[in-house]
Amino acid sequence: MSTIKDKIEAVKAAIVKRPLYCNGVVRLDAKSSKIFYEKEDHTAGVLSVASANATQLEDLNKSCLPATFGLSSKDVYDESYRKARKMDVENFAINFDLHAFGIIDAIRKELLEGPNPEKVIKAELYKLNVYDEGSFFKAHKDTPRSENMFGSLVISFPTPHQGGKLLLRHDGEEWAFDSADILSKYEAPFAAWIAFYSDVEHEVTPVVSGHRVTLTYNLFYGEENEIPRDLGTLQDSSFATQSFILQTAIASLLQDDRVLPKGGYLGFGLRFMYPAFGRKGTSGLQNVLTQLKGSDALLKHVCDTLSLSITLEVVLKSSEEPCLVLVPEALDFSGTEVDSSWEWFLSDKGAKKVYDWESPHTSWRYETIMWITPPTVFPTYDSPYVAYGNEAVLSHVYGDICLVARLGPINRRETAGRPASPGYSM
Ligand SMILES: O=C(O)CCC(=O)C(=O)O
Ligand SMILES: [Fe+2]
Repeated sequence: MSTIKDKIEAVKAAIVKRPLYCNGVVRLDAKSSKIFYEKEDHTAGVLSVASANATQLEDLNKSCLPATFGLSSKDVYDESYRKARKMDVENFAINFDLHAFGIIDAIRKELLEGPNPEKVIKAELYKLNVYDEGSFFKAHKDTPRSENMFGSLVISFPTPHQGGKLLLRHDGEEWAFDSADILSKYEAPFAAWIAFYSDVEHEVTPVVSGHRVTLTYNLFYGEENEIPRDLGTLQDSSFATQSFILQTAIASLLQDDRVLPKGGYLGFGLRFMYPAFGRKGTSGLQNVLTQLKGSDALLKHVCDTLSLSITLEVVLKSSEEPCLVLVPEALDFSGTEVDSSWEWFLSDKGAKKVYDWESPHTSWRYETIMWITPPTVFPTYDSPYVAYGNEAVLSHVYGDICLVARLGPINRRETAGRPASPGYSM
């Protein structure tokens, strides 16, 4: 018989990494390659990204402004962190139709795979950027502009340049998107695009020569009542296989009477971060369940299939007992008086204390949790959310959360209702 540790490892291994970016190329034509823009002297300029020469590109570059980035709640200009130029959307126009190029459909299929294929995606044009020789953007995450924002899209044009690779990093892995290299393989003018979850760390390496011209878009989930366009793509088969494997591994844990025999929680640290602020109350955080990305979405799908009751929780270290505190809503401790009784602050928030299943300490009052993948645990009352990104905003920053499934006792695993909140009312 395999040990519980083996079974936990099997579940971990079955939470496979789903892609966190997708990319492609599109063929430009006369209509989609012209940029009309406002020059410094307020006259109009025009250039074709398919055929612009160095003088025309320098003209566009000069009409841009230095690009800032967000540091906590301020937009700052610092050439040691970001050297690039930008133009805001009110100062240029381009007839680049993401839907007609099939880019939106590709993102829906490849990034919102699985249970999300019919989600409406809204892409909001954000900036035009010019990276000339020596320009770069050091590692950052893109600032979420609302709680519905899930990704970023970059279009890179075939303007002559070398360098300026976009590097993505997550969980110790790195991917390179070298649009200059990709586009140099085509004789006809193409644009290269990449969409990625915006909480994935990324950087632009220095441009060695020429002008790297890009458009950036913010990607949002649209409103429920918006009609999806071209709902052609459906479930991909790898998702179905992966969810079957994960389901089998979790089911094997649930059937094991050594695993939380009296019931308790299975806990999963999530792979991605989600915009947290502005999600008021418990329902605000729980709405993230409909917006999970990649393998986090896979996990939710499997828990739903197994009829497990799941919630999202912020995890804090208890200051009172050797256990953790799960809180089902996004927390903002700023402005809160911090004293030794800070945990009472959580009493009306459905917080619950949980002991690790292997802990030598237990309490008859609190439940037990078995972590499958480790959570990010925030030290007591420090604000669990940090703000850093490509633009300063006060209202939306990313938060680390975990997913917990509440289990009933052996043979009645799925009977546990919504997680109760023991602990604070006594
Ligand atoms: O130009 C790129 O490839 C990425 C730019 C970027 O990360 C940003 O503007 O936030
Ligand atoms: Fe960025």
